[in-house]
Amino acid sequence: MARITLRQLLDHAAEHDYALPAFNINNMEQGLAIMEAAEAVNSPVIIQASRGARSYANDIMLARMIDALAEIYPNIPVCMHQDHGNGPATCATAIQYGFTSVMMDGSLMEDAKTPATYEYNVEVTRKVVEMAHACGVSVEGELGVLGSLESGMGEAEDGHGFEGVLSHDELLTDPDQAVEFVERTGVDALAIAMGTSHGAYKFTRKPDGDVLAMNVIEEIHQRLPNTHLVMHGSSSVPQELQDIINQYGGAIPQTWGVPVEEIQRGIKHGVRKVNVDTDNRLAITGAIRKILTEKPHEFDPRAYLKPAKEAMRQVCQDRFVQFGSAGHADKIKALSTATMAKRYVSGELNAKFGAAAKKAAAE
Ligand SMILES: O=C(CO)COP(=O)(O)O
Ligand SMILES: O=C[C@H](O)COP(=O)(O)O
Ligand SMILES: [Zn+2]
Ligand SMILES: [Zn+2]
Repeated sequence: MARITLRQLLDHAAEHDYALPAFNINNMEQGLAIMEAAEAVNSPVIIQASRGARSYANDIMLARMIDALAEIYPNIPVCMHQDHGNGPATCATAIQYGFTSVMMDGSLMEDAKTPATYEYNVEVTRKVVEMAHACGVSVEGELGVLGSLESGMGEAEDGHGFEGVLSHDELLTDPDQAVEFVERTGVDALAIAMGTSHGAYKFTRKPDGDVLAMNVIEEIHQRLPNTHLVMHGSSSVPQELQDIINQYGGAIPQTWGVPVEEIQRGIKHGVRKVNVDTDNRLAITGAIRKILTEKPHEFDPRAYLKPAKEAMRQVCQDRFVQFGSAGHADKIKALSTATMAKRYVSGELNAKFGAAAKKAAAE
């Protein structure tokens, strides 16, 4: 199928009360794993590439890989999304390579480390929205800085994110500011901060409301019932995936992720995109460690990459089912970015506020 925009996918998800997992990709095996899982349960797909992924795989390789995946799976709508764009240039080049959606993460400065001011965030995001919407491409913005409510620290595990102490205000998206941000920027989707962070080490115990502030999502959803909310850092870090790695020579200290039931609670309150990367990394690493330990004579990369792909497929398939996107792929007919561009111009995709939002949400 032709590539689909994030906006069209999330509008469909909102209409049918589900969310889509957004899986990160760096190589062919991850792409095949996502698509095999989607095909198995008839789910539409969001594939996202970070700046690191783009430089690891090469933009041309990535773009052609997505073309190949779409050709191999003609019945699965695929959105190609830039994860954590750090400025207009990153978003513009993504669009040039055929991405149908970009994230402008203006919660951080262009170095992807220093927390930005609110005004900077509004300005840079608005600029990207103007450019992307002219191309029919969707935009995700972010308000609030990801980090731990347990430690009060920003997260820098993946090489991006703030490394120092953040205030409670920075770590939690302010619901009133969220309304103003959506109004001033025109984003299609809004990533919010409520205690999740990237990577495996999110929580030192099973999270409760003190460290995973799902109530923030509910408050924002109440004020912005028509805005698609995005949860970053939403891997669940399953115990069994930690155990496999440790059983076969790894050393992952005990850790907790975002429980699937908390994500499902979010989905009842406007969460439409859920970012998952770490769980797939854990699944892949566990499978590779297992094979290399059990078969130390093995040196054909396919011998460990095939089980690695299979382990990732299982994680993806589980999330498609758990987030409710399974069963929806064949109900969606992708609109071209040219059609989406016209829809933006017509104003029909403008965010709704106040009474208009409540009315639209009730329909
Ligand atoms: O948010 C993410 C990518 O943007 C991924 O989060 P995890 O590290 O929890 O998988
Ligand atoms: O944003 C976080 C994703 O897990 C991507 O991570 P990365 O920047 O290491 O590719
Ligand atoms: Zn993220
Ligand atoms: Zn709600």
